[in-house]
Amino acid sequence: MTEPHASLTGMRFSKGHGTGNDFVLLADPDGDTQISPEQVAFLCDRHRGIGGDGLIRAVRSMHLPEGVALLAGNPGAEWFMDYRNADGSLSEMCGNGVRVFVHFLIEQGLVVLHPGDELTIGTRGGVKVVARTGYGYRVDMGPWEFIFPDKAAERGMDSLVEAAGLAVARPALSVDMGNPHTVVALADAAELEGTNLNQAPSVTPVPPHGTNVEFAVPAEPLVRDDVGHISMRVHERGVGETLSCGTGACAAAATTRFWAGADAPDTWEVTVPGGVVGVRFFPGLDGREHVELSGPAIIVASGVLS
Ligand SMILES: N[C@@H](CCC[C@H](N)C(=O)O)C(=O)O
Repeated sequence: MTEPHASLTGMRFSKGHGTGNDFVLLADPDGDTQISPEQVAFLCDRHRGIGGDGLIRAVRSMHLPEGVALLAGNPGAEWFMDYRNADGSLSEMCGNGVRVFVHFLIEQGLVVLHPGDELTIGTRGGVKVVARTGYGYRVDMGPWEFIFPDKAAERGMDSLVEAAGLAVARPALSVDMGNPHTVVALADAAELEGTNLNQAPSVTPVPPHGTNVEFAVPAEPLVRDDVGHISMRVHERGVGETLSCGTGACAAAATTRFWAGADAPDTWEVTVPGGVVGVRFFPGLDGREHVELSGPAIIVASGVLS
């Protein structure tokens, strides 16, 4: 039997993370490397591979059919973030990943980006504009929307979530951030701590393409100096519990702000087990409300697959 990594021998990789959400990164500028789901799962395996919540391949958009389609409307999106979850499945978008992806492009000498400069990136969840800041990166994640808008408007919830450690099913609200999320509000830190995310939560009804599930606790008080504060844990589709999820933090801030009503602020700080990310809602040039995600990006190691 051929080992899943056999055809990857000699390939250079890097390992990076954003607030503890970690990725194996491969540079494949000309789209020469086809990676199977089994190879992704092997590379992301924490015991037998390099280990990561996902794998990111940096490829020029012109070498992927999805990228070519994006380039028609966005000729500046030269680079495409080909994102896979640790189990080998595709995801449309990764908020922590897109910051680490841009940092990787810079480290590899594939782009030059000074603090204050912006770079347009192609993803399966659409084009994202990433700006380098003094501290890390700020990403225009585009508009957010409810997955079941009628139920959200009528009842403020659209599904029930059951999770180990929670005695009863909880109401939840599902948000599309390019990828799907279902957000549950918990009462306090003890409840958040007591939720067992080693087992996948069950969501009814589950959004059409599956979902990532966020458990969010509003701070007491919720708003300080016009900034909303929440703590969150996440069970990611295709991965399991992770230390952070950027799109999940955006979804948790969007739902908490919706539940809090008209006076809720536009700026949020979301604390996850791996750190803190910033979320801001602002009017986009397309007339829709956009979400901005900010946080760090770190490359910790580089090597060659043996
Ligand atoms: N951790 C990511 C999201 C990664 C993809 C997710 N598991 C999915 O399947 O949608 C983030 O930072 O957004």
